[in-house]
Amino acid sequence: MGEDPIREGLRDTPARVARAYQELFAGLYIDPDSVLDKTFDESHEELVLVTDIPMYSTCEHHLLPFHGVAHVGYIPNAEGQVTGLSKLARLVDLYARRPQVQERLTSQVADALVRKLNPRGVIVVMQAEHLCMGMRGIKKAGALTTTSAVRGLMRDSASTRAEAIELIKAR
Ligand SMILES: Nc1nc2c(ncn2[C@@H]2O[C@H](COP(=O)(O)OP(=O)(O)OP(=O)(O)O)[C@@H](O)[C@H]2O)c(=O)[nH]1
Ligand SMILES: [Zn+2]
Repeated sequence: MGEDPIREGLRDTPARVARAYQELFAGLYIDPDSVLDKTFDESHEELVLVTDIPMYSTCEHHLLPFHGVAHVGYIPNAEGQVTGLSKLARLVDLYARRPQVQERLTSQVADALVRKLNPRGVIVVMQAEHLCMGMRGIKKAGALTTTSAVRGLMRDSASTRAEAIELIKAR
Protein backbone atom coordinates (compact mmCIF):
# COMPACT_ATOMS: atom_id res chain seq x y z
CA MET A 1 0.00 0.00 0.00
CA GLY A 2 2.94 2.32 0.59
CA GLU A 3 1.61 3.21 4.06
CA ASP A 4 3.80 3.70 7.14
CA PRO A 5 2.80 0.74 9.31
CA ILE A 6 4.18 2.27 12.51
CA ARG A 7 2.36 5.60 12.35
CA GLU A 8 0.07 6.10 15.30
CA GLY A 9 -3.22 5.20 13.61
CA LEU A 10 -1.88 1.97 12.14
CA ARG A 11 0.43 0.74 14.90
CA ASP A 12 -2.25 -1.27 16.69
CA THR A 13 -4.14 -2.20 13.55
CA PRO A 14 -2.74 -5.73 13.12
CA ALA A 15 -3.90 -6.59 16.64
CA ARG A 16 -7.25 -4.91 16.03
CA VAL A 17 -7.75 -6.85 12.81
CA ALA A 18 -6.82 -10.08 14.57
CA ARG A 19 -9.41 -9.38 17.28
CA ALA A 20 -12.02 -8.41 14.71
CA TYR A 21 -11.39 -11.61 12.72
CA GLN A 22 -11.64 -13.66 15.90
CA GLU A 23 -15.13 -12.25 16.29
CA LEU A 24 -16.12 -12.44 12.61
CA PHE A 25 -14.96 -16.06 12.31
CA ALA A 26 -15.99 -17.27 15.76
CA GLY A 27 -18.44 -19.70 14.14
CA LEU A 28 -15.47 -21.86 13.12
CA TYR A 29 -14.82 -22.75 16.75
CA ILE A 30 -18.36 -23.30 17.99
CA ASP A 31 -20.55 -26.14 16.77
CA PRO A 32 -23.46 -24.17 15.29
CA ASP A 33 -25.74 -27.18 15.62
CA SER A 34 -25.36 -27.01 19.41
CA VAL A 35 -27.80 -24.08 19.44
CA LEU A 36 -30.51 -26.55 18.44
CA ASP A 37 -29.76 -29.00 21.27
CA LYS A 38 -32.72 -27.72 23.27
CA THR A 39 -36.06 -28.51 21.62
CA PHE A 40 -39.56 -28.89 22.98
CA ASP A 41 -42.83 -30.52 21.94
CA GLU A 42 -45.47 -27.95 21.20
CA SER A 43 -47.75 -30.15 19.05
CA HIS A 44 -47.45 -27.51 16.35
CA GLU A 45 -47.33 -29.21 12.99
CA GLU A 46 -47.68 -26.21 10.70
CA LEU A 47 -45.18 -23.75 9.34
CA VAL A 48 -42.95 -21.75 11.69
CA LEU A 49 -41.27 -18.91 9.80
CA VAL A 50 -38.94 -16.17 11.05
CA THR A 51 -38.29 -13.49 8.44
CA ASP A 52 -35.87 -10.59 8.11
CA ILE A 53 -33.15 -11.96 10.37
CA PRO A 54 -30.25 -9.52 9.87
CA MET A 55 -27.28 -11.39 8.48
CA TYR A 56 -23.61 -10.34 8.27
CA SER A 57 -21.06 -12.67 6.77
CA THR A 58 -17.65 -12.49 5.10
CA CYS A 59 -16.97 -13.62 1.57
CA GLU A 60 -14.18 -16.16 1.52
CA HIS A 61 -12.71 -14.85 -1.73
CA HIS A 62 -12.05 -11.24 -0.76
CA LEU A 63 -12.66 -11.25 3.00
CA LEU A 64 -15.16 -8.45 2.44
CA PRO A 65 -18.62 -8.42 4.01
CA PHE A 66 -21.81 -9.59 2.48
CA HIS A 67 -24.92 -8.66 4.39
CA GLY A 68 -28.65 -8.70 4.15
CA VAL A 69 -31.48 -10.77 5.58
CA ALA A 70 -32.29 -14.42 6.13
CA HIS A 71 -35.75 -15.96 6.22
CA VAL A 72 -35.88 -19.33 7.96
CA GLY A 73 -38.91 -21.59 8.10
CA TYR A 74 -39.67 -25.18 8.95
CA ILE A 75 -42.61 -27.52 9.36
CA PRO A 76 -42.19 -29.53 12.57
CA ASN A 77 -42.46 -33.31 12.57
CA ALA A 78 -45.54 -35.27 13.67
CA GLU A 79 -44.49 -34.95 17.33
CA GLY A 80 -44.58 -31.17 16.92
CA GLN A 81 -40.92 -30.85 17.92
CA VAL A 82 -39.99 -27.16 17.79
CA THR A 83 -37.05 -25.00 18.84
CA GLY A 84 -36.91 -21.50 20.29
CA LEU A 85 -37.32 -18.78 17.66
CA SER A 86 -34.11 -17.07 18.71
CA LYS A 87 -32.23 -20.29 17.96
CA LEU A 88 -33.01 -19.88 14.26
CA ALA A 89 -31.31 -16.49 14.32
CA ARG A 90 -28.40 -17.90 16.35
CA LEU A 91 -27.97 -20.63 13.75
CA VAL A 92 -27.78 -18.05 10.95
CA ASP A 93 -25.27 -16.02 12.99
CA LEU A 94 -22.93 -18.89 13.73
CA TYR A 95 -22.79 -20.20 10.18
CA ALA A 96 -22.38 -16.62 8.93
CA ARG A 97 -19.32 -16.18 11.17
CA ARG A 98 -17.08 -18.18 8.87
CA PRO A 99 -15.34 -17.46 5.58
CA GLN A 100 -18.39 -18.11 3.42
CA VAL A 101 -20.17 -18.09 0.10
CA GLN A 102 -23.86 -17.32 0.21
CA GLU A 103 -24.97 -20.60 -1.34
CA ARG A 104 -23.12 -22.68 1.27
CA LEU A 105 -24.35 -20.52 4.15
CA THR A 106 -27.94 -20.99 2.99
CA SER A 107 -27.59 -24.78 2.67
CA GLN A 108 -25.77 -25.17 5.98
CA VAL A 109 -28.61 -23.49 7.88
CA ALA A 110 -31.19 -25.68 6.12
CA ASP A 111 -29.21 -28.89 6.70
CA ALA A 112 -28.66 -28.14 10.39
CA LEU A 113 -32.43 -27.82 10.84
CA VAL A 114 -32.97 -31.13 9.05
CA ARG A 115 -30.34 -32.86 11.24
CA LYS A 116 -31.46 -31.50 14.57
CA LEU A 117 -35.24 -31.09 14.32
CA ASN A 118 -36.11 -33.89 11.92
CA PRO A 119 -38.78 -31.57 10.47
CA ARG A 120 -41.16 -32.34 7.64
CA GLY A 121 -39.87 -29.42 5.62
CA VAL A 122 -37.37 -26.57 5.68
CA ILE A 123 -37.01 -23.38 3.67
CA VAL A 124 -34.16 -20.89 3.97
CA VAL A 125 -34.01 -17.79 1.76
CA MET A 126 -31.22 -15.23 1.98
CA GLN A 127 -30.91 -11.92 0.22
CA ALA A 128 -27.61 -10.09 0.47
CA GLU A 129 -25.39 -7.41 -0.99
CA HIS A 130 -21.77 -8.39 -1.53
CA LEU A 131 -19.35 -5.53 -0.94
CA CYS A 132 -16.79 -7.28 -3.16
CA MET A 133 -19.23 -6.53 -6.01
CA GLY A 134 -20.07 -3.04 -4.72
CA MET A 135 -16.97 -1.22 -3.51
CA ARG A 136 -14.49 -2.88 -5.88
CA GLY A 137 -14.31 -5.06 -8.98
CA ILE A 138 -17.47 -4.76 -11.05
CA LYS A 139 -18.73 -1.99 -8.67
CA LYS A 140 -22.44 -2.73 -8.81
CA ALA A 141 -23.48 -1.34 -5.42
CA GLY A 142 -26.98 -2.37 -4.49
CA ALA A 143 -27.03 -5.56 -6.57
CA LEU A 144 -28.79 -8.20 -4.48
CA THR A 145 -28.14 -11.93 -4.53
CA THR A 146 -30.95 -14.26 -3.50
CA THR A 147 -30.31 -17.89 -2.56
CA SER A 148 -32.70 -20.53 -1.31
CA ALA A 149 -32.45 -24.00 0.14
CA VAL A 150 -35.55 -26.18 0.43
CA ARG A 151 -35.72 -29.60 2.01
CA GLY A 152 -38.41 -32.26 2.55
CA LEU A 153 -41.99 -31.15 1.99
CA MET A 154 -40.81 -27.69 0.89
CA ARG A 155 -39.02 -29.35 -1.99
CA ASP A 156 -41.61 -32.03 -2.79
CA SER A 157 -44.83 -30.03 -2.47
CA ALA A 158 -45.13 -27.03 -4.78
CA SER A 159 -48.15 -25.69 -2.86
CA THR A 160 -46.38 -25.86 0.53
CA ARG A 161 -43.36 -24.09 -0.92
CA ALA A 162 -45.59 -21.49 -2.61
CA GLU A 163 -47.34 -20.77 0.69
CA ALA A 164 -44.01 -20.17 2.45
CA ILE A 165 -42.72 -17.97 -0.37
CA GLU A 166 -45.96 -15.95 -0.33
CA LEU A 167 -45.51 -15.33 3.39
CA ILE A 168 -41.91 -14.28 2.86
CA LYS A 169 -42.96 -11.89 0.08
CA ALA A 170 -45.86 -10.49 2.11
CA ARG A 171 -43.77 -9.56 5.14
N1 LIG B 1 -21.23 -17.88 -6.10
C1 LIG B 1 -20.71 -16.97 -5.27
N2 LIG B 1 -19.74 -16.15 -5.71
C2 LIG B 1 -19.24 -15.24 -4.86
C3 LIG B 1 -19.72 -15.07 -3.56
N3 LIG B 1 -19.03 -14.06 -2.97
C4 LIG B 1 -18.17 -13.62 -3.91
N4 LIG B 1 -18.30 -14.34 -5.05
C5 LIG B 1 -17.61 -14.26 -6.33
O1 LIG B 1 -16.41 -14.97 -6.31
C6 LIG B 1 -15.75 -14.66 -7.51
C7 LIG B 1 -14.25 -14.75 -7.34
O2 LIG B 1 -13.75 -14.58 -8.63
P1 LIG B 1 -12.23 -14.40 -9.01
O3 LIG B 1 -12.17 -14.22 -10.49
O4 LIG B 1 -11.44 -15.53 -8.41
O5 LIG B 1 -11.82 -13.09 -8.22
P2 LIG B 1 -11.69 -11.60 -8.76
O6 LIG B 1 -10.64 -11.53 -9.84
O7 LIG B 1 -11.46 -10.69 -7.58
O8 LIG B 1 -13.13 -11.37 -9.41
P3 LIG B 1 -14.02 -10.05 -9.57
O9 LIG B 1 -14.83 -9.90 -8.31
O10 LIG B 1 -14.89 -10.33 -10.76
O11 LIG B 1 -13.08 -8.87 -9.78
C8 LIG B 1 -16.27 -13.31 -7.94
O12 LIG B 1 -17.01 -13.48 -9.13
C9 LIG B 1 -17.21 -12.91 -6.79
O13 LIG B 1 -18.31 -12.13 -7.21
C10 LIG B 1 -20.77 -15.93 -3.13
O14 LIG B 1 -21.24 -15.88 -2.00
N5 LIG B 1 -21.23 -16.85 -4.01
ZN1 LIG C 1 -16.01 -11.48 -2.45
